Amino acid sequence: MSEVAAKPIPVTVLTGYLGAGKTTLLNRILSENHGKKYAVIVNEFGEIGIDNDLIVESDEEIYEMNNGCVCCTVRGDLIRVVEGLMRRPGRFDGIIVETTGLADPVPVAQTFFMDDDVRSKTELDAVVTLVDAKHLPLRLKDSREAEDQIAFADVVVVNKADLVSHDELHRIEDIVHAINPSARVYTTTRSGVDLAKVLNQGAFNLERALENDPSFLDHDDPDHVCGPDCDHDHGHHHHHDHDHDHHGHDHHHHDHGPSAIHDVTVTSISLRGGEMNPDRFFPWIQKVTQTDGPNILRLKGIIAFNGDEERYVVQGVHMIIEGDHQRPWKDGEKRETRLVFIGRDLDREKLEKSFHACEAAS
Ligand SMILES: Nc1nc2c(ncn2[C@@H]2O[C@H](COP(=O)(O)OP(=O)(O)OP(=O)(O)O)[C@@H](O)[C@H]2O)c(=O)[nH]1
Repeated sequence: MSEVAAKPIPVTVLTGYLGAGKTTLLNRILSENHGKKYAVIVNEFGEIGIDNDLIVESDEEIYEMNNGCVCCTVRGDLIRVVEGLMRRPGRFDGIIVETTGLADPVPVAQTFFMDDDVRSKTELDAVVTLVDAKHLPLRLKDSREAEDQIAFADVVVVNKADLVSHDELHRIEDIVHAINPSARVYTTTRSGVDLAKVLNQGAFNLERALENDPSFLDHDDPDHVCGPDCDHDHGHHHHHDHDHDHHGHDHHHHDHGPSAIHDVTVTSISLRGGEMNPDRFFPWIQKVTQTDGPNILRLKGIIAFNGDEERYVVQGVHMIIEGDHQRPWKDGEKRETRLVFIGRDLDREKLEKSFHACEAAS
């Protein structure tokens, strides 16, 4: 095939706080029959990769970005992955970047304007923000990211409509409009928004981004202080006067000055174990979510139950928890249990001990 002047490939940035429904939407994009092919880039928060396991198996290519700070490692990763994709013209109709629930979407969006090569071959199509209707009021109290994600969106999907009353839902829509009057807002359950309203929107508005943050296109942020082990190019800026958080992530040892850290209270605890006894595991996880629920922003796990031929997935946001079989264990696949808690003031030792007490062999 002869080379045709390549049209820039549209990029959709999928953002939204922990547990809002990003992966649910991504799975719909990957499963629905729309005849388009997307490359998916995911960036997750947590020590052991679980998100990748929660994405439906599909022909699509999925790339995982490094954990951690978007301004440093992740931006480099993102540029590398996108450049790699661009070397294969005609292969993809679009790129979808799913950010961690704790990320400020601005540095991710900026990436598509900073690197000349990336800028010439891609086009930021829209920043799509998922909102958990049930937990938004709580989020706006304890997390600047949640507000930033809405403020910066071109499209807002108010999800989990099933968990709130009509009146509450209207109130949430009003709040979203107040934070971002120009976004297109849709209300859904299970991220069931019409994909035609999310993809190929041509909606990213650079002028509005610059209104939000006059330095959006600047390559240097004098306020940003990275630790000695960070080798990023300082091409990073924020549209608000606070800085992004580094999540207190266990594997991320940057020592940003106090001004650079927003929410170090959020940490993740990863548990890994063998096969579980369901009669011990279910009462345990119920109890944990009932007692520690207010502090558990998110939990996700893949559970190997003793004698069960299928993988079992548990997911939670605060006190709401659900679980289901996902798929049979594959031949040769290690039957282990992995569970990640993301939250505040979590007692690692207690969680670890009580988790291992649920193991079938214990
Ligand atoms: N009741 C209800 N649950 C939902 C809805 N949408 C998603 N969920 C559930 O909420 C949980 C989180 O959904 P995800 O799609 O994984 O959320 P996410 O934004 O990708 O989560 P992170 O990647 O951890 O930030 C899962 O258990 C979903 O099944 C909804 O509309 N209503």
